[in-house]
Amino acid sequence: MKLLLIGYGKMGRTIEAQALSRGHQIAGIIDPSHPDVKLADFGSHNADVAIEFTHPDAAFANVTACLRQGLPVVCGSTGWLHRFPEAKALAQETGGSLFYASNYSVGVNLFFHFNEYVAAKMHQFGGYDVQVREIHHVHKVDQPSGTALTVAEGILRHYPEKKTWRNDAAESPQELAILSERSGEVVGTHIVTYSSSADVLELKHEALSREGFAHGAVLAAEWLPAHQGVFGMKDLLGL
Ligand SMILES: NC(=O)C1=CN([C@@H]2O[C@H](COP(=O)(O)OP(=O)(O)OC[C@H]3O[C@@H](n4cnc5c(N)ncnc54)[C@H](OP(=O)(O)O)[C@@H]3O)[C@@H](O)[C@H]2O)C=CC1
Ligand SMILES: O=C(O)C1=N[C@H](C(=O)O)C[C@H](O)C1
Repeated sequence: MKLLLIGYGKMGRTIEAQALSRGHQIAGIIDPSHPDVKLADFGSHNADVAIEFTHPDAAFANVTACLRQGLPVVCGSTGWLHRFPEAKALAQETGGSLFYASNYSVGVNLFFHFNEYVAAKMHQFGGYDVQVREIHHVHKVDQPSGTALTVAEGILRHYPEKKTWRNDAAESPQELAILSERSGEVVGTHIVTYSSSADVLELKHEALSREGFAHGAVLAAEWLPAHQGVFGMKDLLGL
């Protein structure tokens, strides 16, 4: 397949290596480091799918440009989901293909799945409070992480007394705490802690490199062109 890379930073470069190792071609690279290459010049005539990992402030414009240009787009940028409903509506209006995941790692998506099961059971049997903690490298611009927000949504679905999340210690039982730490070059660690007066149960995912994210993004790019609509990892993995 011919893949258009939008964003050529830590993720774009890791995805390029992964894509080449799976026999794909790079149709182009859209990034400030390649100023002569323009997203407007790409469409279904010269690329099969775009993979977008840029910045919270850039993702919406890139995704919507791809949809308008008839290019299926796999997006991994976090921190822009307040605009996701508009992107979704455009995908439906244009008959396009959009894939989004806050985290493309297969392991993290299993973690989301198991965490929802645990949240439902913990709430059913009672007595357990819950909090989320995420640790990332110091270069990360958004907080909390997109992954922590997906974890939090999964918990809030099963803890109806919690009305919202708070990116700090909870100030009331109605809030789910998401604690964020920035440290060195930590790739991405997420921990969910369920605690009662008697015991503590923790679920933890620790990314050791960006390979898992890149692998999932390339799998999504291989899958997406044959599907019209808006999709996520549950569709790809059958979860
Ligand atoms: N869903 C997932 O599985 C994962 C998601 N992410 C998310 O992906 C995003 C990128 O992460 P990462 O690669 O680590 O970040 P980097 O900062 O390493 O790379 C981002 C790249 O995008 C470039 N860029 C900025 N604006 C634009 C634009 N308008 N068009 C094209 N390129 C642009 C940046 O250029 P410049 O530096 O010059 O601004 C930079 O080269 C983040 O939102 C991160 O949270 C990260 C890992 C996994
Ligand atoms: O910025 C990162 O690095 C990461 N971002 C994603 C997120 O915000 O959840 C995924 C992963 O944790 C790495």
